Amino acid sequence: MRHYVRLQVSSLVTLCLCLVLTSALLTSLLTMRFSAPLERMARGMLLPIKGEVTSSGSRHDARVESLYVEPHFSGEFRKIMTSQPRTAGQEGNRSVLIRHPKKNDLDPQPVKPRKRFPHAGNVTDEDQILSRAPKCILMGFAKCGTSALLEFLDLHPKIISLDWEPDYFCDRMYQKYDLKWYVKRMPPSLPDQITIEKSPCYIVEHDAHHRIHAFNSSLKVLVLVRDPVTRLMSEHAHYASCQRYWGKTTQSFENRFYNNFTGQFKTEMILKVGDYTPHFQHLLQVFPRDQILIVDGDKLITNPLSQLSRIETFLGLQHEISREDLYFDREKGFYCMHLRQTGERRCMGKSKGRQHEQVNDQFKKKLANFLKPYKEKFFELVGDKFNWM
Ligand SMILES: Nc1ncnc2c1ncn2[C@@H]1O[C@H](COP(=O)(O)OS(=O)(=O)O)[C@@H](OP(=O)(O)O)[C@H]1O
Repeated sequence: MRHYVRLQVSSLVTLCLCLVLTSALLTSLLTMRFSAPLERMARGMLLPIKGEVTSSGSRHDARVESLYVEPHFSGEFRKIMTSQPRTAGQEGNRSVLIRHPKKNDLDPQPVKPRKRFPHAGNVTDEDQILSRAPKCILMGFAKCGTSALLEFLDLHPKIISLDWEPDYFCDRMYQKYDLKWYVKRMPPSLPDQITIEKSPCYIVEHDAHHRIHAFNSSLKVLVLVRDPVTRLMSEHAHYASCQRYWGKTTQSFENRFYNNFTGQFKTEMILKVGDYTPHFQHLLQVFPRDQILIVDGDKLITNPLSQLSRIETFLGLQHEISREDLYFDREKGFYCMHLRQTGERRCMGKSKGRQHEQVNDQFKKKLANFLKPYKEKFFELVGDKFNWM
């Protein structure tokens, strides 16, 4: 009897081994089919792909124009597209969906009549008012003053800014919509005006860098940075206000970012956006340095004109935004706009310039010390120092 049981067990083990070996063989055959040529052909190159490849996760099936294989790509070519958002630190071992403009993809598009055109007074030929592809993009960082910057830039007669965040080049949107869809979403403009849009997800989703470059390799890129401590406080104020909106209790700033039990900062939460270096480093691999302008978000608060003037020069525009266009609003505690055309005064909405939680100075200093090596690395990378804590 014992001999019979032993026989049964050993044949079961043999069967399992056979199954494992067969599946390993099949996997390696499939992997060879995809990864070997890809790896051999192109590390860090755009690969033209023939034919239609569809994604099961997206609403509309998309055509894959090319695949970018990260320089450190190794292993199998698992998915052509994924609906998971990818951020810094998740690179490698994957491919990226990239759309290249073809034929009339980027042509100006007719505007829906209900859309407001802010510079209508100067227009002689109505047919010239069209939605045009942006020539400049503000890529982030979130909570550094991106909305205020775009609204201030809109004061320039040659700049037309989009007043919402399309997030187009980020996974969430890019897999669903084509380039024509994107251009159609842009605000009405005239041929000699520069359309600008901002979406803070672009800087932290590195795939967006490649997609934006494929969309327009001569595009001008703005990146807004701010003292990472105040940026984090702003992010926390945003979180707290959302939680309150849903009637949920909120964690304090300290508890959210510091683990009292281990005596350690919650590194990933703080550095995800707050360490600017990996994001900027990746951007530099894609865009030439002279197409990128780093804007100082702290100066944007204290002396907005200093930053607006740098941007005007960067975009090759005349210096049109002046002291008369901006004023410091005591009640708001921030600079607001004085609209020349209507004489109206306008500040940013309630969600911009929120009250921050009172955080004791000692904790702020501790956080600043924790961030110090990351800040220094960033200063070294950009060859500039900012007046941060
Ligand atoms: N002029 C002016 N008016 C109001 N707010 C101003 C201005 N300039 C810069 N800021 C700062 O912008 C912070 C919000 O940043 P963002 O617009 O980038 O936030 S978001 O990522 O789009 O949610 C916002 O953060 P909070 O103070 O935490 O609300 C402001 O500090």
